[in-house]
Amino acid sequence: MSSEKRSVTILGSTGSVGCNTVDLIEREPDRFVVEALVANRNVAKLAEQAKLLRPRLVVVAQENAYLPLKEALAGSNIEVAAGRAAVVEAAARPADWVMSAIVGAAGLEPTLAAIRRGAMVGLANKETLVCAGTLVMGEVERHGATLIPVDSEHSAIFQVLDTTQRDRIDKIILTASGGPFRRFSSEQMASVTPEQAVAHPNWDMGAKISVDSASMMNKGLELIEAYHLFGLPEDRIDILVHPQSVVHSMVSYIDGSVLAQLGTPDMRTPISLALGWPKRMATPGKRLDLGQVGTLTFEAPDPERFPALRLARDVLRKGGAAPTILNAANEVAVQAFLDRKIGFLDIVRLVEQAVSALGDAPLNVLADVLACDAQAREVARGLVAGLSR
Ligand SMILES: NC(=O)C1=CN([C@@H]2O[C@H](COP(=O)(O)OP(=O)(O)OC[C@H]3O[C@@H](n4cnc5c(N)ncnc54)[C@H](OP(=O)(O)O)[C@@H]3O)[C@@H](O)[C@H]2O)C=CC1
Ligand SMILES: CC(=O)[C@@H](O)[C@H](O)COP(=O)(O)O
Ligand SMILES: [Mn+2]
Repeated sequence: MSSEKRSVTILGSTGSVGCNTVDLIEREPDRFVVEALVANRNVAKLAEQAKLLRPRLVVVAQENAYLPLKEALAGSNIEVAAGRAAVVEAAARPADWVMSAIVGAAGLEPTLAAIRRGAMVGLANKETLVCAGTLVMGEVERHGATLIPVDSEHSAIFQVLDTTQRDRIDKIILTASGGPFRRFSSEQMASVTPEQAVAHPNWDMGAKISVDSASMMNKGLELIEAYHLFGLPEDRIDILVHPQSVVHSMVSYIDGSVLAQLGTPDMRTPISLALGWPKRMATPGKRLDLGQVGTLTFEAPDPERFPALRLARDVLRKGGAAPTILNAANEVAVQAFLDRKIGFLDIVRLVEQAVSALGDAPLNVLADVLACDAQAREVARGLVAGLSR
């Protein structure tokens, strides 16, 4: 880059993380230049962002969104493209920094494309590490890419984990809000609606991650994400329910010190840490006032009511294909729940059945991961069909 501005590409710019990233970039026009904006099909939002940020390229994954997008940007010199290959090509174009904020395993290939050209990547898309963590971390190493966690818990750990004293770390403690059903019995959870499940008590997020938070599968995915990012074994990553979402996670050291990162629940803080890396950026929004918060509480999670926690630990111990299957089956099950085809408790049941049905064979290359992901989706769709009959 000859310019002093940081060039950025946003994968998933129209989503919750994407819009927060756009918000931060818009506030510092002298600091950033936008290379590409990528979405699935939300033409209206993407065109609005493009008019604001003037990227070189905008991409929609859905081919039938191409013409409406082209029309919405008629008269501008912004390049427009569509299709899955165009999404991956956008990530491969030279940009100093890439936000990986596509939801689900659909984010894997574009994120890998950015990593393989040695980019600095802000990683919100946890599914990338759940479905292909070993492969992805190997590529980060091989290509000298920089991976900066954006998931709030992992950003917290990134900020308080002293890499010069790795052998002095006792454990990582991931905090969990407990979601909207923290106090629900299993009987009550059996009849909850998608509207109740997406109503997260503290965070305003996309539908998929909101349902994951409600089932606590989100914390299971985050356990696997933390394992790959920080290299600690599963039994040294604890999960602690903290309903206020103020302490974003902690690292405990062998001398008894516990270091935590705190803040109001606003994704612009972890996004800004990655966007400005290695320098912190000023962010808008409410500052944390502990006097006003008053009480911070913590409690042990309940694996009986939230079996996703046990299941995620099981698949992490199994390794190989197991986490890939868990992730793919969960994506199918969450969508089926949102479409009212299955009940809330069926989500984790169905994921467990898919994991048992498919085993844990090793996955060595991307093609193995993609084949396993496709097979798990097929199995999960069959299970959904069985339940919705
Ligand atoms: N929301 C949050 O606060 C947090 C999110 N995360 C993680 O970040 C990721 C994004 O979450 P969130 O922003 O909530 O999700 P949203 O559902 O709000 O947004 C998803 C984004 O991905 C795009 N997209 C979906 N499928 C494709 C595809 N096949 N190709 C290209 N783009 C696609 C969507 O485009 P379109 O709008 O056109 O459909 C949208 O821009 C997830 O992995 C989530 O787990 C992690 C921590 C916090
Ligand atoms: C903002 C963020 O990082 C989410 O992953 C959030 O942590 C979800 O909250 P839960 O703790 O309820 O899963
Ligand atoms: Mn999180």
